[in-house]
Amino acid sequence: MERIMDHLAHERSKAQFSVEEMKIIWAGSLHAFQVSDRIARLVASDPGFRKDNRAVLSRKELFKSALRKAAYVWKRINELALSEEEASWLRFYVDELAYAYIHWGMFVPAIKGSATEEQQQKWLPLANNMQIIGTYAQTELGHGSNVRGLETTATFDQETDEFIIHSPTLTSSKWWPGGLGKVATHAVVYARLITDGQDYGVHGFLVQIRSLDDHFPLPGVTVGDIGMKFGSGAFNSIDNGFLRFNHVRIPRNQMLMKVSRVTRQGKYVESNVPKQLLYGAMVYVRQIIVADASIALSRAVCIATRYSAVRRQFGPPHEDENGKGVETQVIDYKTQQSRLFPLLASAYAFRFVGEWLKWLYTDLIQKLEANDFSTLPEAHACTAGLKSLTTSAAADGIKECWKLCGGHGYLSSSGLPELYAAFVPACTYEGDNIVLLLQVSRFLMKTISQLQTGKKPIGTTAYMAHVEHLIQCRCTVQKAEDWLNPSVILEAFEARAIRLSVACAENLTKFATPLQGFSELSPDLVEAAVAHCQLIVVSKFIEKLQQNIEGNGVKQQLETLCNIYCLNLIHKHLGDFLSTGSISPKQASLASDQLRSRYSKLRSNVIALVDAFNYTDHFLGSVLGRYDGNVYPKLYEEAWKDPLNDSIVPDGYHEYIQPLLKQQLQNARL
Ligand SMILES: CCCCC/C=C\C/C=C\C/C=C\C/C=C\C/C=C\CCC(=O)SCCNC(=O)CCNC(=O)[C@H](O)C(C)(C)COP(=O)(O)OP(=O)(O)OC[C@H]1O[C@@H](n2cnc3c(N)ncnc32)[C@H](O)[C@@H]1OP(=O)(O)O
Ligand SMILES: Cc1cc2nc3c(=O)[nH]c(=O)nc-3n(C[C@H](O)[C@H](O)[C@H](O)COP(=O)(O)OP(=O)(O)OC[C@H]3O[C@@H](n4cnc5c(N)ncnc54)[C@H](O)[C@@H]3O)c2cc1C
Repeated sequence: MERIMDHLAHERSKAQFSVEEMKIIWAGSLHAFQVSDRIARLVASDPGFRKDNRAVLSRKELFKSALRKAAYVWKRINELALSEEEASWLRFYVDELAYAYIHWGMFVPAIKGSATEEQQQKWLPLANNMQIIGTYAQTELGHGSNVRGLETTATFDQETDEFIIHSPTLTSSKWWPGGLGKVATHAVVYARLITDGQDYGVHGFLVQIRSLDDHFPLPGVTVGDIGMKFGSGAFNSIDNGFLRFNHVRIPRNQMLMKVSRVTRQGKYVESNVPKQLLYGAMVYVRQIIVADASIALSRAVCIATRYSAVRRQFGPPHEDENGKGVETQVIDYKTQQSRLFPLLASAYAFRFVGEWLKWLYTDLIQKLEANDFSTLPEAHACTAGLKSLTTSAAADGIKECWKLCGGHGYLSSSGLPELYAAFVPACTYEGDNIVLLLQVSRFLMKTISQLQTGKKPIGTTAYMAHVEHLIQCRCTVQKAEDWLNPSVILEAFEARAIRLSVACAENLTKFATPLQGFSELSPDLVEAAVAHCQLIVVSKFIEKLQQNIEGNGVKQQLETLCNIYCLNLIHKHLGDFLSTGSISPKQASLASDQLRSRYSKLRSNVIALVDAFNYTDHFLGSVLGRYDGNVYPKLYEEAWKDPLNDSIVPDGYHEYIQPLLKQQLQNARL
């Protein structure tokens, strides 16, 4: 036991940088670090937030436990008079999916984004004080991605000055909204607005669905839970629900009227605000999900890295620091490094691009408030594309971390199966990842067509202004070290991205209609979108390194991580880089050489690099990822805690095992 604990201490002693300074870089600022650290410890030390028994709870127990925790969170927020920032950290570290995620994450933002000032003054205090609990009811049984295809209707009745909300078909039933099944009292419902016999398309409406007195559904409302979801624990603590309306009436002023409104006379009036602002809550949540992807991936990487340093398999026997013969740490196998280290690098890359995206979103909101809508298309493309890229990579990465831990990774107590089950739907919710990439490609094709009109591309597409150069430039790498030059890397990624996009744009012209072209070429368009989004992540990582980064050795570690992130992408997408002529086969081989050498350079720092995430053992929820590395005794302890081990002879023995054994013995004797 002693020896295992020593392993991680020894690993930590080898770090070539200041972990404390890296913690601040990871958190974003000293202030963010201090607040998150304080709240993480507060949660970890409070038995009310225990979560180690989730895997063995039944659905009903799990749901009730999540309700209890959500109520307790609210109590602690008020008792401690936490600020909004502290309260968000508290919800985050409690790490239990419940209705509050949708209430704070979607219901409140939808009101802020789509309601008029007057409507906000009425509804926000109620929501902020939890006098009402809200959900975001957009998706239907028949349509999720195709928002324009939603079927729920909101028909204006001029006589009573009301909207009649109705579900005309089974497929128009709302399906999936979190917190809807059993908890929410109100919902922002997306429905087709019909007035004067005309259909004006999908709009948002604030609808009360349950009584505030006895919690029963209001007349005309049918509501319930959609059933168990993938994995034990994970999303089963939350009541994703269905909802049907039978001519439910709401006052006219409960239509969210920032984008457009209906007058007392039933006239539909558009404002000067673009209709896409109706989708504003989705843009908001997508940028949060990018930050969430870096957290989910870094959690898995932290577990897999610590365990890989503790775990030993095969010889040749090495001597440990006490001169004893020991097997090889699995982290020293090059195959383990080539699977794990790029994931560690990706966690940092996603952290920084998430930070940038938050800035982009804040900037967008400031511009919108000043009636400047110019950056909305880019913000939509960036949030959609980066949400897609980072969640797909994080979900795959978590699964890889589980395999990196061998058999023990499959145990619930490793924390990895539940982390995977809880995160993988991020590839679908808030926009299916392929559908979102197609949105990015549409934006890219538009940008390319505008180049011919002389319109200067801005922001993340600014590189397209250099299309002539990027289409014909040749990569200058001659030796492996040349791949450490950020401008060489950047140009290779820009060349690959623009060449894929331009090829798509050229091929699109060969079809009878753009629609047909988009349909036929959609796999190529998705690849072009991925290349563009990877370029954004690469360029934001490189930009981060150009900032003033303090702390002993911190910048050097980040440079190594950045090199690994970029070179591994080249390695994985070699087909793209070679087929577009962005690099040559010889340069590809030099990139692989450099990548291998970066792994060796990073090796002694990896434990410290995952320590810099500053995750408590409570938050990690993993025996394999424990800070002290004391894995085996704790695994043994956990095994004993399983309810099956409550009795020596299991339930069912007398009914099913004993008679069987007896019968077989008798048969044998005959
Ligand atoms: C403490 C706080 C915690 C907060 C936590 C909150 C969240 C999660 C955070 C962490 C995760 C942890 C737990 C998660 C818990 C629960 C899960 C959370 C949320 C899930 C909720 C949902 O899933 S809500 C439902 C989401 N649905 C979708 O995303 C549907 C996807 N489809 C679409 O977005 C669109 O329909 C479309 C983009 C595919 C539209 O296609 P199309 O019909 O072709 O386009 P139009 O509608 O005609 O658009 C025309 C025009 O507008 C542009 N556009 C489209 N969308 C937007 C937009 N959002 N913003 C700006 N512009 C947009 C589009 O590109 C077109 O432009 P052009 O004409 O110029 O080409
Ligand atoms: C855990 C979870 C929580 C959720 N929470 C909420 C919530 O709170 N509120 C809410 O309103 N919704 C919620 N949703 C619903 C979610 O937003 C939708 O599931 C999502 O938008 C995808 O839509 P869909 O299910 O209709 O998939 P579909 O669009 O049916 O996708 C099925 C397949 O078709 C493909 N596809 C679809 N359209 C195209 C296209 N144009 N081109 C190429 N391929 C295409 C997709 O890539 C996918 O492979 C939640 C979903 C989950 C899983």
